[in-house]
Order: sequence, then C-alpha cells, then structure tokens
Amino acid sequence: MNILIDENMPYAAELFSKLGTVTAKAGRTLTTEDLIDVDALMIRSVTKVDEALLEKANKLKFVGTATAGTDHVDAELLASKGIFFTAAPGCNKVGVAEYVISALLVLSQQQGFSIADRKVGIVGAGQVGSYLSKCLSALSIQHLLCDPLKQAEGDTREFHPLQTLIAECDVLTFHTPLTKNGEHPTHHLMGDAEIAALKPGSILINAARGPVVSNDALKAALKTQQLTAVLDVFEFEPEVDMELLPMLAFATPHVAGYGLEGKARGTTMIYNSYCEFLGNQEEKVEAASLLPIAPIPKVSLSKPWDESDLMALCQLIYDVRRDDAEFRRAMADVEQQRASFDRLRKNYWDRREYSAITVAGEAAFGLESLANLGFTVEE
Ligand SMILES: NC(=O)c1ccc[n+]([C@@H]2O[C@H](COP(=O)([O-])OP(=O)(O)OC[C@H]3O[C@@H](n4cnc5c(N)ncnc54)[C@H](O)[C@@H]3O)[C@@H](O)[C@H]2O)c1
Ligand SMILES: O=C(O)[C@H](O)[C@H](O)COP(=O)(O)O
Repeated sequence: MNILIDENMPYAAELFSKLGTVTAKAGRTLTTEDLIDVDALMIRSVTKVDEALLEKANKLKFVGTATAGTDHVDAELLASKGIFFTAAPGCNKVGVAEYVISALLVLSQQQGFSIADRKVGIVGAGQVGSYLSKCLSALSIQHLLCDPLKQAEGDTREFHPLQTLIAECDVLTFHTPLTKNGEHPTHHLMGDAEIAALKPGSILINAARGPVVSNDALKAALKTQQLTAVLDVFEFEPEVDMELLPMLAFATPHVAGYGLEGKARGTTMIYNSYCEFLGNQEEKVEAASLLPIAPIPKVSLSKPWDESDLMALCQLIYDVRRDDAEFRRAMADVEQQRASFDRLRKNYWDRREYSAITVAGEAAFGLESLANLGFTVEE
C-alpha cells in the first residue's frame, strides 16, 4: 500500500507506516506525477484536489483531509471516480475558539474594555461557532448567532440575520466555510456595504477562510473607520497584502486551529477512517494517547478568579501576540513571504489546549466556569 502524506501532519508518518509505505511531501506543491501508484492520499488545506491533480492517479482509492474545511477538495469529482473521501470535522474547533478568546482578552487589555461588556456576533454556528458560543457562555459574554443554514434545518437555537449582528455586536467573528454557490454563499460575505455598516469601534475576526472578508473592502475601511481587525486567514494566502498587514491588530499565518490536540485529532480521524476503509479496526488509535504532558500541567487558584487572572490562565496556553510577532518578522522579508508563510506553519510550536492544564482550587473560586471554558479542574 503506497500512502502519500502531507509533511505538515504531526503523528501521520508513525501511524500510517503501520498500514503501508509512507512518502511525505509538501502539500502545496503536489503534482499529478506524485500520485502515480499511490493508493491513499492524506492532505491538509493547501492541496487542491481537482482534475489536474488526479490526472495520473492510477491507483488512488482514498483521500483524507486532516482539516475541518473542505473547500480545497472537489468531493463530487472524487465520488465520480469511486475514490473514498473523508475529512476531520471539528478536529480543531477548540484551538480556533481559544485563538478568538486570546485575541479578545489581549484587545480588552490594550483598548481598556471588559470582555464582559462586549456583545459578540458569531457567524457560522457549526463546530467552531458552537464551541466558541459555549466558551462565551462560560464567561457570561453576551453573543448572537448567525447561521441561516442551521436555522433552515430546524436547529432550535436562536439565530439572527447577519445585518442584525452587524448592527448590534461589538465583535464579529467568522466561522463559516468558503462557499461561492447556494443560497448563502460566504465569498465576500463581508464586502464594502457590510464593513461600512459595522458599529464604530467594532472588532472583526476572520479565522475561517480569507475570501469570506473582501481584502479591498477591509483595507478601505481600516483607512477611514474606527475598526479593529484580526486575521488568521488571508484572501490570497500564502500571499499577504503588505499594505493590509500593518493595519491589522493581530495577524497570523492560518494557525488559529493549530493546537497539538487538534492536529492529533485531525490525523487520527483520517487514520482511523482509513483503518475502517481497509477493514483493519484493531489498528485504530485515540488522539489523546499521542499527546505529551503540558509544560505547566497544573496551577492553583488562591481566590476567585477575576479578568486578569483569566488572562494569565489563558496565556499559559495561548497568547495570539506570540504568533503575530513571529508572523510580522517573517513577512518583513518580502522576497521570502510565500515560503515563510508555509515555514511558520510547518515548524509551528507545540501549542496546547486549555484542557492540558489542571486548575486546582475551591469550587467557590469559579472552577465551574473554568471547566466550561475547557480547563481541567480539581477541587
Ligand atoms: N483558521 C483555522 O485554523 C481554521 C480551523 C478550522 C476551521 N476553519 C474554517 O472555519 C470553517 C468553519 O469550521 P467548522 O469546523 O465550524 O465548520 P462547520 O461546517 O462545522 O460549520 C460551519 C457553519 O457555517 C455555516 N454557514 C455556512 N454558510 C453560512 C453563511 N452564509 N452565514 C452564516 N453561516 C453559514 C454552516 O451552516 C455551518 O453550520 C471551516 O469551513 C474552515 O474553512 C479554519
Ligand atoms: O479547515 C481547517 O481545518 C483549517 O483551516 C486548516 O486545517 C488549517 O491548517 P492546514 O490544513 O492549512 O495546515
């Protein structure tokens, strides 16, 4: 069995080599020649699976993407060729939510507001949006959901039109797939008119796909409006608009969901799916079994936590400024930008999720809300 994997897929080489001969390559530059005699292809979001890539794929029977988004894969084409396709829904929802929380906490400190006073609009209430909603509820942060597709499916949560979120919310955070067709396409969901209608002082966060927010519209607005923008994804990535970059409060190279837990989940989800495909159930693994202990595995509270304690706790896991600073340093070398974008992603640090830390203390110190936020707690 020949298995081709993206070289930027933690745990994949060890796992898949139990099932066949593994070759690891850079996903962004895969060609159809790379697929000759390959039985299974394991990718990330940077590999476009289309007619051109599949042209010489003479043995391909399985494609797995260790990602939540699937806009890089022509799933209909795979189905028409009888090639099984699987993704990793929800694998990195925790990482993305913790990215948003970090951005909000740091901005609250920089701009001098309390997160408890902000109303957040979540656009896209799927895996990431719903998990983020749970986290915001844990922190008693008011928020509104927009997801016309879920609403039409009969999801019983309260949903609002995008226009309502734009008019009422202080923070708008995007967690939709990238779609160009259908009743609710997300390509340029935030264009000139939508961005212009944001409340003065609004915060816009895009950790979905770059083209959900129009680059030109955002740039124009940042020149004239009182607006803070946080981008983890870029309309033309790995190209980064060097006029836009300095206008952003935080900018990161598509790593919002890059926690170690999330990557382990992504890899094991497609690995387990491939085991099932091969009828080899006994080789399946649990993502948690692959993870090392966190560098600071336990902390103790001596009093009920307040917002600055919360910030300290959350920063033990993730502070968006770390990735932002490294990204800006790397992007400064304009010649190397595309390569640096992928290098930062390939050599990403071992970021963890809140659950990797146990917070000890008395129940009266607010342990329940920390548990709801994702921390492991101990009374
Ligand atoms: N930056 C990152 O590292 C990162 C990580 C994970 C996911 N993502 C991106 O975020 C997206 C969301 O991830 P997810 O796991 O929650 O996916 P998901 O499929 O579980 O949820 C997406 C939700 O968006 C909704 N939606 C679709 N069109 C919409 C519209 N026009 N308006 C409002 N809602 C709409 C869908 O109904 C769905 O509920 C992914 O498709 C992916 O592109 C990025
Ligand atoms: O959709 C996702 O899951 C993420 O956006 C994506 O996986 C980010 O990481 P990448 O696959 O590009 O390495």
